[in-house]
Amino acid sequence: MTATLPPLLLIGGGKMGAAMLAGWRERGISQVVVIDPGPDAAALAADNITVIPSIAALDPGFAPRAVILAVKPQVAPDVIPGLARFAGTALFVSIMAGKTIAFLAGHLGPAAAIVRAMPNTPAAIRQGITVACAARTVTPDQHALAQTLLGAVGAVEFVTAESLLDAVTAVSGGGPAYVFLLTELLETAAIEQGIPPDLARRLARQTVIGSASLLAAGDDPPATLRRAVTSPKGTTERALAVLMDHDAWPAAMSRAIEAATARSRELGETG
Ligand SMILES: NC(=O)C1=CN([C@@H]2O[C@H](COP(=O)(O)OP(=O)(O)OC[C@H]3O[C@@H](n4cnc5c(N)ncnc54)[C@H](OP(=O)(O)O)[C@@H]3O)[C@@H](O)[C@H]2O)C=CC1
Ligand SMILES: O=C(O)[C@@H]1CCC=N1
Repeated sequence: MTATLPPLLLIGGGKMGAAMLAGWRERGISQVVVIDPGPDAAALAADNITVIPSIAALDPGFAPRAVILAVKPQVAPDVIPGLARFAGTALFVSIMAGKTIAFLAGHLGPAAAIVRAMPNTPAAIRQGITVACAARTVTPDQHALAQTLLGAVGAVEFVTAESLLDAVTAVSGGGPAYVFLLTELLETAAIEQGIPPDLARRLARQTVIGSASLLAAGDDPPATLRRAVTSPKGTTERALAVLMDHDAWPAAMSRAIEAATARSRELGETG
């Protein structure tokens, strides 16, 4: 990528938009115009990064090589019709939960080159994972561009079945929230057992950080790492008997992922 390539157009400079922007800058992908009306967005401006409040403020001759949609799904119907003029030439990459390729093509036209993708917040430290699905209209060069743009913030997997994206949204899109909830609950339970709050917070936090690092450090599956903690007739065994009861975590996780998957489908249909 060089600065002489046509620019990128990023719609929405919030948590995910800003994370991707930082990843692109790190990879030397510059020349980005960000559209975001919010007061915080101005802080994203830098060399080769321009922030404007609306599509109306774009130069009439502006021709991006890719448009990245990082606004809330509910905002999509207000924003996307104004982008249809780029559909002949630009690649569209949407990270909006639930919004389907068919929905986007309905506004942009059937020939629009669209990639629907689902990243997650570890993208902010280039440790994300994204699953993406490309419309048949996407050329090999545009596919490679999508891989580059999404790969700047972590791992990327392309799938051919778009319907998987709803479950992916539930699993890895929302997944960081479940890990943070676990951290919060561990802290609360520690306090209930009389551990001082400051120490409880530190224990919960470092236990999650250390465990994730252990997972990252080798090839052992999580079940192996779990068994390594679980001494026969020991303390962990007692805790896991509670947590692994069919009606406890296994059932709760299945229900949670099912509910989030259904919500992703709903967002596709309504908003
Ligand atoms: N957060 C997450 O974990 C993940 C989110 N996603 C998806 O990414 C998308 C963005 O989410 P996230 O970054 O969390 O949300 P944010 O609210 O942080 O970012 C959205 C940004 O869009 C701005 N915005 C609002 N209206 C417009 C407009 N008309 N034109 C341009 N920008 C506008 C918002 O400004 P203001 O705040 O002023 O309204 C905000 O800065 C969503 O569709 C979500 O489904 C995907 C994967 C993970
Ligand atoms: O909660 C949401 O709708 C978005 C999509 C995945 C993570 N956050």
